[in-house]
Amino acid sequence: MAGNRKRRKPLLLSHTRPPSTPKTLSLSSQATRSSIRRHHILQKQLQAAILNGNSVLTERLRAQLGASGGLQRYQEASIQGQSSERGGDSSKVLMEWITEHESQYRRHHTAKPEKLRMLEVGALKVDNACSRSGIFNVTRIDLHSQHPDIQTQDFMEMPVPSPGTSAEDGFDVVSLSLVVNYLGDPSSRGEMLKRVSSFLRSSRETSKDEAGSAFPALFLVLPASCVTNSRYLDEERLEGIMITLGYVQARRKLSKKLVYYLWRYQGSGAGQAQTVSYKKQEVRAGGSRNNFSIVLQS
Ligand SMILES: C[S@@+](CC[C@H](N)C(=O)[O-])C[C@H]1O[C@@H](n2cnc3c(N)ncnc32)[C@H](O)[C@@H]1O
Repeated sequence: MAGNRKRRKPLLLSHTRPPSTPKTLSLSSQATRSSIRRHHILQKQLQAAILNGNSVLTERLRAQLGASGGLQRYQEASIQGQSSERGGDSSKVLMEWITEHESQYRRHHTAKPEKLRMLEVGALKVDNACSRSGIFNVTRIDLHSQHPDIQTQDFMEMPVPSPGTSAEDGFDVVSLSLVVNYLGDPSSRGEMLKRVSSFLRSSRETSKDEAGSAFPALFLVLPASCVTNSRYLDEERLEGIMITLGYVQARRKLSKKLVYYLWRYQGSGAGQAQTVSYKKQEVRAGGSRNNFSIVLQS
C-alpha cells in the first residue's frame, strides 16, 4: 500500500559511489566514504579560511588534513571507490559512448581512425577503461601523482596549448571526473570549467565524419546529488553555465550515485561567457538539500 511505503532519503554529497562488496577490501565502504567526506569538509573549510585571510585557521586546517592522511589517503579511498567491487570506473561510460561513434565510423571507412587525445585531470590510475581501449593517447595529471605515468600538475597552472609551442595541438577530450566537486569553493569550480576550452582542439580541425565528431568535448562526472539535490544547482542551471561557456550537451547519463555528461565545445563565439555570470542563487528550497554550487564570474 502506498501509505506504508518507506520514504527515500534524498542523496547526500557524501554518498557518491555505487554499492560495494567489502569483504576483499582493506577499507570498508563506510570507512572509504567517511574518509572522502572528511577530506572534502576539511578542504572546503581550508579554502574558505584562505579566502578570508585567516592564517591561524588555515594552518590549523592544514595540520588536520595532514593528520588525517592528506591527499594521499584521500586518493587511496577514491581508488577503492573506483574498484569494480564498488561498481566504479567512470570512464567506462565515456567508452560506451565512444564505441557507438567508432562503429558508425567503421561502417563508412576502412582506415583506422586516428587516436583521440585525452587530458585526464585528477587521474588516480593508468588502467581505466579509456586507457585500456587503445582509442586514446592519454595525458594524465593530478595534484599528487601516484604513478610515473601521471604528471604532478595543477590543471589551473598547466600551460595552455598554443601555436608555436610543443603542446601546439589541443585535446579532443578533457576529462573532469569527480574533480570539480573536489574543489571547495564555488568560484574555483566555475574557473576550472572556464579553463577547459583553452585545452580543447579547435572544432574546425575535426571533420564531421571522423570517429571523433562528438569532439572536442568535456567529459564531466559529478556526484548525482550535486544536481539532483542541491539548493543552488540543478541540471537546467548547469546546462545554462555550459551553454554560456560555449558547449552543447552531447550525452548524459544519470545513475543512482553519479551523473555523467559529454559536453561538445562549439567554440568561444557560441556562448556569452564574457557577459553572463552565474551567482550562488537558490533553485530549490528545503531543509535536506546540500549546498553544492558553481559560480561563474563574467
Ligand atoms: C575524487 S578524485 C577523482 C579521481 C578520478 N578521476 C575518479 O573519477 O575517481 C579527485 C582528484 O582530483 C585531483 N585534483 C583536484 N584539483 C585538481 C587540479 N586543479 N589539478 C589536477 N588535479 C586535481 C585531486 O588531487 C584528486 O586526486
